[in-house]
Amino acid sequence: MLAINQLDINIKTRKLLQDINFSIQPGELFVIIGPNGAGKSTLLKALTEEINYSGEINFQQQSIKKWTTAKLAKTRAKFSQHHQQDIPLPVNEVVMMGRYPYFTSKPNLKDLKVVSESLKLTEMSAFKDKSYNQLSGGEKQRVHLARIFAQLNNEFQEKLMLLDEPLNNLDVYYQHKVLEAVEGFVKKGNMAAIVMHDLNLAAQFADRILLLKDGKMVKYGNPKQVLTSKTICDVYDFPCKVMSHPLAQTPMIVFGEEKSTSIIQNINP
Ligand SMILES: Nc1ncnc2c1ncn2[C@@H]1O[C@H](COP(=O)(O)OP(=O)(O)OP(=O)(O)O)[C@@H](O)[C@H]1O
Repeated sequence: MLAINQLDINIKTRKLLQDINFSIQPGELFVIIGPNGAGKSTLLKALTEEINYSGEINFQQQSIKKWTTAKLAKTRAKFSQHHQQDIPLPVNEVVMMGRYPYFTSKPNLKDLKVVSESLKLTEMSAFKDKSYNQLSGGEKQRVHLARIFAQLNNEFQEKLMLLDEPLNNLDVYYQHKVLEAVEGFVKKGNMAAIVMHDLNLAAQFADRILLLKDGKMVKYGNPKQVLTSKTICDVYDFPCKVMSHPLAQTPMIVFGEEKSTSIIQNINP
């Protein structure tokens, strides 16, 4: 389990996060949503200790500060929103970076097998020998996701995958493929926390959602509890309607206002 208690992040006089409390259970796909500047990436940075915080972060019943770097490298992995754009290596070697915690000089057979499986998972096998720098934005993104899956492919339990906007640049097919792959990962008793802007994908895939605004928790619960018309319209300051998804029966958010008939008639006389 991952348990966050009274987390605060201040930079100089600015409060980036205030009194954040939540937990992620093994088997749970957790989604963090909120408008631009809400503090979503900052929260993930706290979970990887890239930023100073006060409060408690307990991972598997132990303060994350007590974990060794070596064990964390095999138990927790993060996909960052801004990954390195220029890497003069073939795709399979970029994915092999995820296996660096597992070998010293030369990858063993298991590492090679894991890289191949991870490339398959993100449907990048056909690109394995291609130069990373020649890939499209979405393809590069899938290489880094394969790297994260490779990093956490081991016998440890209750692993934590942190993904900061992993769906940017991906078309609808790969958005669903990636979320299904993460779902497969958590179903094995692991945990994932994903920052995303697409509320409808959050509604379809999240077990629980944390909605942040201005560094504070607005709502925390299952998609039906969090994604109500009033909350979403207020937090995003935009008109919306929440309906039931006709196929998935999850909340479906439609943004915009009803156009009056006269306007529609003027457009299509
Ligand atoms: N190192 C920093 N120093 C000062 N302010 C910061 C720092 N890092 C982030 N901030 C500010 O904290 C706020 C939250 O930033 P954060 O990147 O966490 O937002 P976000 O919810 O991920 O936004 P987005 O949806 O735009 O990616 C922003 O107003 C940002 O300008």
